[in-house]
Amino acid sequence: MLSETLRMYPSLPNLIRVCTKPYTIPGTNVLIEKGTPVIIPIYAIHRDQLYYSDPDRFDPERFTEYNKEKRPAYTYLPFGEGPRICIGLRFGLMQVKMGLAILVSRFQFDICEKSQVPLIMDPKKFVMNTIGGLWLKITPRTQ
Ligand code: HEM
Repeated sequence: MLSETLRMYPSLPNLIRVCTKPYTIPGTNVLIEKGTPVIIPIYAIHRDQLYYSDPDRFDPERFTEYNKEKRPAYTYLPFGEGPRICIGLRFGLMQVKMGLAILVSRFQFDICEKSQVPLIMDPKKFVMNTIGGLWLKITPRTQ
């Protein structure tokens, strides 16, 4: 569930790198020169039909071991990749799971008339966010 959530809503929609040596994109004559900033569009890759069929559908089954193995490398980047991958990856996942477990054990979450379905993401934000907020009806559980 969490993996699919981070696919559809990666915290960082883009990664930025700077090219350290001249590189020609294989199969093309496109040369990226040393010093060129390169934007890696995580959000767009995660919503690419080529890697995720029906990409706007929430489907945790995409992350079974079998389905994960079928996808090429670098098509799932919620924590980045390579030497600068997020150092808090495991800690972050644990925090989210702990936080969610505590919240759903104490509160019930429902959509309400102000909830946006589907969510409209703000393309101008550096960190992923919705336009108009994230509204839910939250009711404390009695037991
Ligand atoms: C679900 C939670 C989190 C997400 C989605 C997330 C995502 C990311 C992403 C996308 C990057 C950029 C990686 C790259 O450039 O390839 C990053 C870097 C980083 N993250 Fe996280 N992060 C999370 C939690 C945390 C936590 C809990 C910590 C610290 C306790 C942390 C510390 C860092 C640091 C220090 C970097 C920079 C690493 C570097 O440049 O070498 N992150 N994170």
